[in-house]
Amino acid sequence: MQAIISAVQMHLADEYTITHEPVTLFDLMERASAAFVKCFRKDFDDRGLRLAVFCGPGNNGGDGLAIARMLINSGYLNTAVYKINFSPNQSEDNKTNEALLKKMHAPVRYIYKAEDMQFIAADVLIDAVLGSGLNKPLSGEYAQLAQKINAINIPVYAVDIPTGLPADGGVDENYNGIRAQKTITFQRPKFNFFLPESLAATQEFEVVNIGLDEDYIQSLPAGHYLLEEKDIRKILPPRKRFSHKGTYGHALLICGQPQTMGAALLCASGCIHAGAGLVTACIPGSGLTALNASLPEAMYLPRDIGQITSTAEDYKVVAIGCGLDTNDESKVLLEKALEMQTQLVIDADAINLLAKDKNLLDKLPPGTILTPHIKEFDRLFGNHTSWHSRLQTAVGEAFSRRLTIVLKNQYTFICHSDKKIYINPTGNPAMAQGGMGDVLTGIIAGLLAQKLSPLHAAWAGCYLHGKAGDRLARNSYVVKASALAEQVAKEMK
Ligand SMILES: NC(=O)C1=CN([C@@H]2O[C@H](COP(=O)(O)OP(=O)(O)OC[C@H]3O[C@@H](n4cnc5c(N)ncnc54)[C@H](OP(=O)(O)O)[C@@H]3O)[C@@H](O)[C@H]2O)[C@@H](O)CC1
Ligand SMILES: Nc1ncnc2c1ncn2[C@@H]1O[C@H](COP(=O)(O)OP(=O)(O)O)[C@@H](O)[C@H]1O
Repeated sequence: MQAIISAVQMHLADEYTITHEPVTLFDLMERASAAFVKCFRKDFDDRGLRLAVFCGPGNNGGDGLAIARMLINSGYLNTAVYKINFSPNQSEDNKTNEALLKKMHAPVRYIYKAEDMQFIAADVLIDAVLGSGLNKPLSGEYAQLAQKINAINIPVYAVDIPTGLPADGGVDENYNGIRAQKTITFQRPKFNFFLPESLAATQEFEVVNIGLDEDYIQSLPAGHYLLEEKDIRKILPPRKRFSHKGTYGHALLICGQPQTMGAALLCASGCIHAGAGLVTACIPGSGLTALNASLPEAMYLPRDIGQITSTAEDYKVVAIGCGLDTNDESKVLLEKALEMQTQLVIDADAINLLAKDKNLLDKLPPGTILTPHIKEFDRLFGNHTSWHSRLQTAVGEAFSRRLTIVLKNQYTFICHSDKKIYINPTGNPAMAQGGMGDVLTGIIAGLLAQKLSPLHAAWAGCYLHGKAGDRLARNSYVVKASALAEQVAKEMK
């Protein structure tokens, strides 16, 4: 998995690479700029395009000047350079790149005040005003410049980070920086890119490698990690010779109401397709025919509290909550589940029940997995006005209660008792349809039944769920939760 390092740590990685390899900061800037240009050319092949490159005073601006030189050298002859001179500061490599550009007799226009900026005749704008060196919120001339650039109705491509967006620490809800269509970022995505609020700053981002020392980056103490396929390959349990259904564990799913039986069926389907040896659905009797018809592999347990308790030791995992409702009977079921002293996955209405009665929250056994979406999370732990603060709460609660909290979203954040946040990169908007979370709960339960640890089950569950969705979305506008559950077994293979 990739360590998502802070802006400060990225500067350390620059320094480390410069000290341990025969490269200078100028060389790194050349690499970064060449990587940007290569990526940019994939999107804009037409050499006749009019490009406007806005360059600030630091190394981000230095990149911009080098990018302009490289674009001109590769045939983009209608490239205009705008040098932002709001302060007398200029980094050394910025000066070097400015001199190189002037040597080519490329026209450089200087902007001393935002109001100096006249009509820009360009098809694409490249934002290299401020990057990871942002050290305070934008104000004054820079804020005005951002406003003026945002008013031009052309695509903006940002170098490393859009001007005004901090790399980490959350995004201001009144973001006043440059709004990019795309950001081409160096070596690592910045943590803030994973927060929904960053959409105001960049519609999308692409990471390009600039050859910084990877071993050093991975050795840095990071609080955030991005999951990769190789992490999941390592932890999936192999189907061994001479194994049998007992080898792969028994999952009990306490889910569903007559009017939300689909949630229980989808959860059971996720669990079966993720490889649990045995799956028992504890559902209302009115769902039995549907269960037998749609998932003949699953067994049925009546909603009888006495029976659930007597068979508790048989289950490797109990998942509770999908389509359960928050009525009194559901609360009794949750209380029973909490007494069972087995691995628990708590979703949907079971989370809402915890929110209604905080005494139950205090009874969660260590190692429990909670799978809230944003509203369920806020009901349980209080309202949050930003994702940054919500994640801080999630990390704190996961640590103090020894839980794994799977906070679902476009990028799902897995907050674990080790105080780290693991980010799942898979999944897509075609998955935004009811029932998708029920399938995820079933998959995670299925992996726990196969003896994965809670953290590994959360990693693999989220990754495979999103991967299956990505595969199906290639040929389909929308992905049905039931189809995704079936696809999971194929992704695991
Ligand atoms: N490893 C990598 O990833 C590599 C990264 N590289 C590139 O370096 C970039 C980082 O460069 P950087 O450190 O020079 O900072 P940068 O963003 O240019 O800004 C510095 C200037 O901004 C100013 N300033 C800051 N905030 C301000 C504000 N709110 N309002 C007004 N002014 C503000 C600040 O002024 P100060 O406040 O210090 O007086 C200073 O003058 C990075 O994003 C990437 O593009 C590659 O070249 C090499 C490898
Ligand atoms: N735009 C999206 N990108 C990636 N994943 C998504 C997107 N929309 C939904 N999902 C995934 O679908 C699931 C939805 O969960 P949830 O809201 O609990 O659904 P439900 O309650 O209907 O079962 C989560 O795992 C979420 O990550």
